[in-house]
Amino acid sequence: MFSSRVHLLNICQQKKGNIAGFIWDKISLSAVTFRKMSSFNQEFKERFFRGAASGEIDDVRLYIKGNVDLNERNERGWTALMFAARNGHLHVVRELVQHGCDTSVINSTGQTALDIALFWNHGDVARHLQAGQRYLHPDDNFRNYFSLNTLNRCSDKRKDRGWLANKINDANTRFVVFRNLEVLATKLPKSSSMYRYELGKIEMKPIETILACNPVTIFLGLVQENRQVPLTFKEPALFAVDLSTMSEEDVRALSPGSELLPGYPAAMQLLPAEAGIFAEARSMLAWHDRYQFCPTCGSSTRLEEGGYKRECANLECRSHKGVHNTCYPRTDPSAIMLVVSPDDKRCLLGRSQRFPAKMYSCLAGFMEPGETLEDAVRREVEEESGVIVDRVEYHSSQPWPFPASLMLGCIAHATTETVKIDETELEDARWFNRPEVVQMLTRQHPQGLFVPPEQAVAHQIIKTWVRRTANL
Ligand SMILES: NC(=O)C1=CN([C@@H]2O[C@H](COP(=O)(O)OP(=O)(O)OC[C@H]3O[C@@H](n4cnc5c(N)ncnc54)[C@H](OP(=O)(O)O)[C@@H]3O)[C@@H](O)[C@H]2O)C=CC1
Ligand SMILES: [Mg+2]
Ligand SMILES: [Mg+2]
Ligand SMILES: [Mg+2]
Ligand SMILES: [Zn+2]
Repeated sequence: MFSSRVHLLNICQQKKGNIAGFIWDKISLSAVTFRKMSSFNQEFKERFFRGAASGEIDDVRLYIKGNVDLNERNERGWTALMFAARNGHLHVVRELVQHGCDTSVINSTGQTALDIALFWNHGDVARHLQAGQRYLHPDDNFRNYFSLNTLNRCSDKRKDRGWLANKINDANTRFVVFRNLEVLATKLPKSSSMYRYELGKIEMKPIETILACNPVTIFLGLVQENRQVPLTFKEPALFAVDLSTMSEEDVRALSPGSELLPGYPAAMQLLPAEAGIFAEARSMLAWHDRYQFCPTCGSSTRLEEGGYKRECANLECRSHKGVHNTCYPRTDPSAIMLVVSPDDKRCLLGRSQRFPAKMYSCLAGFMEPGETLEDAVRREVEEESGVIVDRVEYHSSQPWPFPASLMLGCIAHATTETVKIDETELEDARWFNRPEVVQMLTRQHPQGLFVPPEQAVAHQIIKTWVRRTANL
């Protein structure tokens, strides 16, 4: 134990002089706290943290085998992964990530293990952590929940009725089943994380008779795990089907042990890798449910192009001429923005009456026709809080399938600070400083205030702001 301390101290001194001392203090401090908490578990944990910090893989493995929470933090919010990242122990980082350690956890000054590795110039560790980020895709764009979709939508195949009919009858095809916009899902056997369900994917046979009655059926796409490998079009297809005419019991019986997950927030327990498929399917079914008549002439419409079009039955209808965008599924772009103060030290968070008690979030609002995203951000912020914004930075987007929003996440730089809320929309909006926001992100705020969970783009924008000026 002593030798690992010396080893660590040496590394610290070699690397960054005084700042290293500061980090070392943090480690010593946690050791003191551990001693106070006398139990065997605390000692065990101490070995885990020290093993990670000094690169002693056997201590780390012992802890992993103990089947305990690998994301355990010390009183400063440091995890074993952060200690390993701090000292560049790639072999430990690899082992921890491989065993499901959460790379997105932040410590009490707002840093992730990746931030720490980047700051201390451990490029190999940083690259490994970047690849392991929960929602980060290899294309390097930030990926939010509801956006990871491994299907190839094959939009060019939607017009080919024969091909679609063959695919529906193909033995490899599976159906994602909905009833009143609730999705059939199966609980995972090992469900220690907040992602506890996978989509129930049903074969054609048990729903053959009901499919013959033409329920709304959407071609979601072909399963294409690797985008680098060209499609053969023989890949398994996934369809969504609306079984609202069946009883709840009958739908659940299609997959023993399954449940029907209502929309928000229950559906946010789906595996992130499947949440994008759910988003595509739910938004499409919600559109068919609400748009059964032609908005131009009021005639009935029929489903076309694998569900991606509703065509008016009246051949004289204007919707058949020129730009007939009324026939296509609806998406409502909404701006969602973290407003930061002119000195970048505080951010503006608000709460609407419909939020859970004590939750604060980014301001948000629907875009209007003929408006840029930047102007929508400025307008909504001024309407809801009276604060004036000039520069707007784009962060990332998120499909929000309740029923069909596309959230466009931004960071908005304010030039004024006086807040005057629009009471019809917000109950409160105020400036929070960075340490308080970190407490809200990590659910350690003294008044119990918190921000939306990691599945919400609001959480990710807030985390980005907290991380990028973290106090390292
Ligand atoms: N604030 C947050 O943290 C988050 C917000 N969101 C989503 O952001 C979206 C926009 O936020 P919100 O604050 O509600 O928007 P706004 O600030 O634009 O205000 C909402 C009001 O505008 C009206 N409205 C104007 N255009 C539309 C449209 N195209 N569709 C629906 N309503 C419209 C509605 O009136 P009425 O319905 O009364 O007729 C609604 O009550 C919502 O989908 C919300 O769920 C998502 C994640 C987080
Ligand atoms: Mg709003
Ligand atoms: Mg508004
Ligand atoms: Mg609005
Ligand atoms: Zn029409």
